[in-house]
Amino acid sequence: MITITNAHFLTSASKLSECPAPTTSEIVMLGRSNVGKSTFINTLLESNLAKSSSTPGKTRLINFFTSIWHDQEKDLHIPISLIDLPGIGYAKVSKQELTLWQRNLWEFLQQRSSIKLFIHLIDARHQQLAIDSNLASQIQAILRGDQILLPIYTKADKLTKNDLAKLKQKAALITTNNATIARTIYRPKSPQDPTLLDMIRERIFYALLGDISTDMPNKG
Ligand SMILES: Nc1nc2c(ncn2[C@@H]2O[C@H](COP(=O)(O)OP(=O)(O)OP(=O)(O)O)[C@@H](O)[C@H]2O)c(=O)[nH]1
Ligand SMILES: [Mg+2]
Repeated sequence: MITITNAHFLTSASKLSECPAPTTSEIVMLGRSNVGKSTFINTLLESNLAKSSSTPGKTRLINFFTSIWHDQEKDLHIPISLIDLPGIGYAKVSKQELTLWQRNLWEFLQQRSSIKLFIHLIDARHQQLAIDSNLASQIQAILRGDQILLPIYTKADKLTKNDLAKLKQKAALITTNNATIARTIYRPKSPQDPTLLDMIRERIFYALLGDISTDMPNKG
């Protein structure tokens, strides 16, 4: 079981040169605007540290959150920073602003070598968008040997029963093929499902440590 302590907001930056010197391994959240990046950070950290909103475009800067992850069984204590980003391709800014932001974003993603895990959040209702496949290929193209790209579907609670069953099947199939998919753990009105939250934290924790051999069990 993974427990997380000392979660707090560290700082914000608009480009690489403004970022704090890295002191921990880092996980960055990527995905379209409104896909649930900030919410996912809050879910993982069981906090309200990252500002989320139903209006796309809420996150406008690179935001750093630090925390300490403990694997009680293995007696590991690892400081980890989670990085929240603005949505990829968010269009409601001027063309000039968008171009500058994209340049800053890719400089950051390419050169911030303390990022060990790129989490690509994909809306489970829209699994085949060009913007997501382009993003995945762009990340694959810059990935170093010690970095991993982990896709995670969000908003699966909005799927019909039938589509959810299909997604579960697809998740199991892709896991077998050595890619990884986690189902959403978003539970706005009921307490978090501890089993599922723990499973996803474990998968992320061990992916960060470079262990991609543990397939994620298809439970929950
Ligand atoms: N139903 C459901 N809603 C979700 C889920 N994840 C996030 N949301 C909602 O989706 C909206 C957007 O969530 P955010 O976390 O702000 O999304 P974001 O990707 O950070 O958005 P930007 O900062 O604009 O890029 C909020 O209203 C969340 O409550 C989910 O898994 N299921
Ligand atoms: Mg956000």
